[in-house]
Amino acid sequence: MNSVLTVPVGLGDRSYDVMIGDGALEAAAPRLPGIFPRQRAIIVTDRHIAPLHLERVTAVLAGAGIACDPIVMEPGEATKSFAGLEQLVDALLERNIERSEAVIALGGGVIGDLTGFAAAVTKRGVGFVQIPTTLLAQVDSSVGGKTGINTRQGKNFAGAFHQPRLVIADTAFITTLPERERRAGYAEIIKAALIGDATMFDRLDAAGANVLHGAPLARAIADAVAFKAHIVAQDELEHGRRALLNLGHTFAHAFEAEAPRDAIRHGEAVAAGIALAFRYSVARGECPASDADRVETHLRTIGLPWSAATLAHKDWDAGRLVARMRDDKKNQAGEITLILARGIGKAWIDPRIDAAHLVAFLETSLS
Ligand SMILES: NC(=O)c1ccc[n+]([C@@H]2O[C@H](COP(=O)([O-])OP(=O)(O)OC[C@H]3O[C@@H](n4cnc5c(N)ncnc54)[C@H](O)[C@@H]3O)[C@@H](O)[C@H]2O)c1
Ligand SMILES: O=C(O)C(=O)C[C@@H](O)[C@H](O)[C@H](O)COP(=O)(O)O
Ligand SMILES: [Zn+2]
Repeated sequence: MNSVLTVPVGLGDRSYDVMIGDGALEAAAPRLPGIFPRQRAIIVTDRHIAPLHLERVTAVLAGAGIACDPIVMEPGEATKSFAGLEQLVDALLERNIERSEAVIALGGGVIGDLTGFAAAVTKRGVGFVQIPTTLLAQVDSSVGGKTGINTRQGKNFAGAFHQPRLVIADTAFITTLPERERRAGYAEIIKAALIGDATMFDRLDAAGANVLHGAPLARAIADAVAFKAHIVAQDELEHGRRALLNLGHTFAHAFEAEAPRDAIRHGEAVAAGIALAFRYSVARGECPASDADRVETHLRTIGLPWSAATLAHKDWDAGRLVARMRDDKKNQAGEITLILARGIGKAWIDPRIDAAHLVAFLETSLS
């Protein structure tokens, strides 16, 4: 077993650890009997992940005296839906899950968000454990307790805050991840640096494309998780500061809602959204253009979109995108909230965005 790092998420009696590294699964084994009192674990995963990783997880749990009962969902955003929720809650109830039990989410953000939400509502709340298998899920979605599904109206429009009991971010899982998914996950790492850690950005930028693998990636995963854990511990329910973690997401969720399903990855939309947040900050005279240039150059080096025009889907309409942003969950008093930047590592929250000005900005930025 290689070295495994533990990052605590301090939330009083709902505190938990994020165990990170190659071999985190085996390192977590002694903790598992305390989480699965009926010596069984219902594991929710998807059809891509099951043949790759379910056998290893089942073997480690068996070694801890826990029998596995898998539920295999279809991969893709369509599963993160009311239909997916109904299918999963039904499957949990058919297995007579008790409140004393926990269910395992073995997968990316789709499986984690859906399983966490199903755990939050089934019998008014059963426990859950996150075993994230994508880079995005390891650095972001498995930590912090935001769970939910997409609705017709937009991304994550039905959900609950429900914290996991344990997060096992075993980096061995991501060795089977397609490169496109790896790059998409990296967008949430660079997001952390751009929000509040300029030194981290310098380190990632210096590594260039090498940051996607090996030791630079291991360090980046740990840094991103620690950054997120710190913010979540300060503002679990997003009354204030946690909204910073939404840098790029007001644009991203509008892109995701407007594009055909699964045409763009969440992380790709976030990358383009971050670049736009920096450009909009420059347009308002609040951020040095050289910082926005650095962000775009870094995203290009990684092979991520660095503008709306470099996303895989290109048919955007500024008015429709801003109409989507008018429904964003962060908004207050009918005004759009955006996360902007005064520079690299200096994100801030503006709750009073002029929608007409934003439409005009986007009209010049979409091509
Ligand atoms: N809750 C949060 O805080 C939070 C944070 C960020 C993103 N999200 C949500 O997460 C979702 C995106 O998650 P994602 O990027 O992980 O996508 P995903 O869950 O759709 O997984 C991407 C693809 O990779 C496959 N896959 C997963 N692990 C694999 C592995 N180890 N090897 C090979 N293939 C594997 C999946 O089957 C899927 O096809 C979005 O719905 C987004 O809104 C939530
Ligand atoms: O944990 C958070 O807080 C985040 O905002 C993390 C985001 O990367 C993630 O995409 C999250 O699901 C967005 O949440 P939402 O509240 O904007 O739907
Ligand atoms: Zn995100």
